[in-house]
Amino acid sequence: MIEIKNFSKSYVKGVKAVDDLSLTIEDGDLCAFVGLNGAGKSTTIKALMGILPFEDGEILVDGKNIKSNPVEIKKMMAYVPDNPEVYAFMKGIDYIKFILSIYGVPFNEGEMEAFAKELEIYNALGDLVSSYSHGMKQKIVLLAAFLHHPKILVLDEPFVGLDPKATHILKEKMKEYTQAGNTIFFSTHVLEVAEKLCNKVAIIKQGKLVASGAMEEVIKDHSLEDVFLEIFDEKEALSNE
Ligand SMILES: Nc1ncnc2c1ncn2[C@@H]1O[C@H](COP(=O)(O)OP(=O)(O)OP(=O)(O)O)[C@@H](O)[C@H]1O
Repeated sequence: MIEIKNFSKSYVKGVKAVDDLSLTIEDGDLCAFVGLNGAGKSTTIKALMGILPFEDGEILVDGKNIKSNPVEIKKMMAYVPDNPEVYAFMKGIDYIKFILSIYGVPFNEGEMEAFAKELEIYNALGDLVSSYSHGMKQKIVLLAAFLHHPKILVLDEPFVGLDPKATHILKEKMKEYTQAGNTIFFSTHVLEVAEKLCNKVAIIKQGKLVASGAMEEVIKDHSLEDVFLEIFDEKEALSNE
């Protein structure tokens, strides 16, 4: 379980990028984190992952504090950033093996091959990452993240740059992964996907959480897009697309 309690972060003194945000994500949840550009999604995600220092609030994973138990918590989690930075000098396959070795997880050739083939990256695994497109780097990072079987997977805009087939495969994988009891928290601007895929949603506006909970309770008989546009005021939201 992830518990974010009264989390605030300022990059510039006196300006809160995230302001008093509290959010609980239960085991098995598939939770979308949505909001306009600059709302504070990546800031919250990076603090949760223990890679962004913060002063106010607490972030607990399975009851353990990210500030006092960063390594223990990081062992349980995988993070796919919005800009997949992969070591350019490595071959794709070596990057996957390297990540698995960091987590102490044995390399399972069969599992890797099946998922890599589904994502249509298998034939490029012997190539250097420096030759990969953005989408190919994204696929490699996603592959490595799923293959070490983290209890919690945190993805920052995972669908950006993926082709339609990979998007479909990733959605199915995310569903399957959370149905097995794992947790996924991800930011996205693709509201239709979030609505169809997720049991939970959290909406952030200018650093403040303005709605969160079970998808059907948040949207009731509307679409997530309708709720989003109402929260952000149609004009403000459309000018941000
Ligand atoms: N390293 C930084 N230094 C200063 N300000 C920052 C830094 N990173 C983010 N910010 C500011 O914090 C606010 C929240 O940014 P954040 O990246 O968390 O938003 P986001 O919701 O992830 O946006 P997007 O949807 O565009 O990725 C923005 O005003 C942004 O300019």
